[in-house]
Amino acid sequence: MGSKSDWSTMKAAADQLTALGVGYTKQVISAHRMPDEMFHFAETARENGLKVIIAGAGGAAHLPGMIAAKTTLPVIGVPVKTRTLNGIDSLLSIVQMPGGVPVATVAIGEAGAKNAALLAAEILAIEDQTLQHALTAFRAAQAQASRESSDALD
Ligand SMILES: Nc1c(C(=O)O)ncn1[C@@H]1O[C@H](COP(=O)(O)O)[C@@H](O)[C@H]1O
Repeated sequence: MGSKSDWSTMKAAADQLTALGVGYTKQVISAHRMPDEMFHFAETARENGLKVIIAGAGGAAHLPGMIAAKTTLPVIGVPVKTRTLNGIDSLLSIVQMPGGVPVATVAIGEAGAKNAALLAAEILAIEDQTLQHALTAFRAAQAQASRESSDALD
């Protein structure tokens, strides 16, 4: 994430990965404030064993796109909600990548962060049957919770 201030949003991704049993590392790394470290992070991500990168940033959110520019690992961008423009700035900065350098962009805020984790898990589950089962169980539990919430309507 671009700043520690993004953590309250990005924690939703971390919590979802933990719930699915997916290992991850988390760190603050900013394309704007730490450009050299950001380049090094992205260039060495694959050799360091990373498989998918979830990058959350707000405002002029160049971090996901710049990471994507320096690695061919899949990058999922999370637009963090901003006080001034409600995260529309983050969303447009992340989603409008030029052809050739994809960033899979999710929705603004915590729901987007949670979906980024689920999408990362789905990518990893292509070759991981245990994770496939965890995702199937997650969907079944989610459906059951929705059914029960419907039963509780009066
Ligand atoms: N968008 C970026 C980048 C980047 O894209 O490199 N680095 C920091 N930021 C964002 O600036 C916002 C405010 O950061 P501060 O709260 O630290 O001032 C955060 O949402 C962060 O993601």
